[in-house]
Formats: sequence, C-alpha cells, structure tokens
Amino acid sequence: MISVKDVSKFYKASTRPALDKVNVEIDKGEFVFLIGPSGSGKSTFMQLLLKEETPTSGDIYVADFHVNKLSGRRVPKLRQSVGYVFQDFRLLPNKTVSQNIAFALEVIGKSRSVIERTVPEVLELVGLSGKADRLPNELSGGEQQRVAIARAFVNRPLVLLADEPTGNLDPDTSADIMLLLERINRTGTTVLMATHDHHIVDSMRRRVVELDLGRVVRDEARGVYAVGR
Ligand SMILES: Nc1ncnc2c1ncn2[C@@H]1O[C@H](COP(=O)(O)OP(=O)(O)OP(=O)(O)O)[C@@H](O)[C@H]1O
Repeated sequence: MISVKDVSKFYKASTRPALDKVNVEIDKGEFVFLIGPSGSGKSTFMQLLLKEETPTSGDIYVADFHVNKLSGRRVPKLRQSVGYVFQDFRLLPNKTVSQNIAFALEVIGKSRSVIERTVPEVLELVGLSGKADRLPNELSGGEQQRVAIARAFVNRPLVLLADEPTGNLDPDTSADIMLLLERINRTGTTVLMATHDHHIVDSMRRRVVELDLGRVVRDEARGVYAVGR
C-alpha cells in the first residue's frame, strides 16, 4: 500500500540529507508508528508520500500512485485517495463542523444527496453528532482533532497519514483519538502515524519504524517507543 524504495531527500539549505536511502514497505491494513527524535525526518517522510516534497532519489508508491513520477495534474487525485491529519487540526475557521466535512466532499464533486447522507454518518463515527453546527473555536482541541479525522476519513481513503495528531492534546484526549484511529484502521484503512508520544506507542504495541538522522534504525512488529528503557 505504501512502498518507499531507496529514497533520499536533500534540502538545498541543509548539509546532511533529511532522508538517507530509506526503504519501508507497508501493507494494506497495517497500523504503523513512525518515531524518532526531532529532525530525524518524520515530517519529510510524510510530505514525500503526499508529494508536498519530491525525493532527490528513489521511488515512492502509495496505493496505485507512483508518487515521484506523478504529474502535477494528478496530484489532487493522490491527495483525495490519502487522508491526512496534522497536529494543528487545520480546520476552516468560518465553517461549522458539518460544513468542514462537507467541503471535503464538495471539492471532489460529490452530489448534494451524497453529502447529506455521508456527513452525519462520519460525525456519528467520530462521536460528534450533537456538535454538527458548532464552529471550530467552539470545540475542545480533542473535538477539533476528531473533526479533522472525520474530514480525512469521509472519502474512505485507503491510507490515513497522521503527523503528530495527539501533539496538542492531553493524555485522556489522546487516548480517545487513538481509539478512533484504531477503529478507522479496523475498517481496512492503512494508518501511518508520526509521533513523539511514548505512552501511546508502548500501549498499542503496533509496528514501529524508527528514524534517526534520516535513516531507518529500527523496524519492528509490535514495538515499543524506546528499546531498553
Ligand atoms: N524545508 C526545509 N528546508 C531545509 N531543511 C529542512 C526543511 N524541512 C526539514 N528540513 C531539515 O530536514 C531534517 C528533517 O526534518 P523533519 O522536519 O523531516 O524532521 P522531523 O523528524 O519531522 O522533526 P520533528 O519531530 O521536530 O517534527 C532536519 O534536519 C530539518 O532541519
């Protein structure tokens, strides 16, 4: 579902590669944590999968897309096939919860009847049925992140990328978000989550890919955050 082959990324401003000959294969339906210290290359890895950045060398495949060969015209198709959520939620501040989710469907040309049926379903999934008409600033951080996840999931993507989705949340709220991501994963969606959160990684015991200075230093099924600590 995700295949990263011999990928290196050099940013112009930097003397060392942000990613250095990275190889990672992720199958359909896997749940994978991407960990590593600040600056190890996690965000760069995520950005390459969405073609927000291009690799200096190597090949990247996501779902049916050969990402590094993808023409600019087809990039929107890739980003519609992959859901993504970020630490800072990135909701549209002047749209309600429902409108934020509906917007994701409008931009890909879904009909009004499909939108009217789908938005309540996904709000139910994330437990926000009662808050459909609120604006983002009338929600807690955890609720805003649930809206962001609903928006990312509303197209039923094959892959969901989450870059520190619990980074701004307290432990209990983070645990709720993880339950939601697990539920989405159980529907068959492949989930790749970059995180610094030891507790989450240690409690979930899923596959762990660890980066350090742009290299994969560990790739372990049912791993913990820090070996030997
Ligand atoms: N746009 C850029 N231009 C130049 N260098 C960059 C750019 N983006 C990232 N880098 C460098 O690439 C390396 C990897 O950065 P990246 O943001 O991928 O790490 P990260 O693991 O996501 O870090 P964090 O956990 O702090 O978010 C770092 O050395 C960083 O300084």
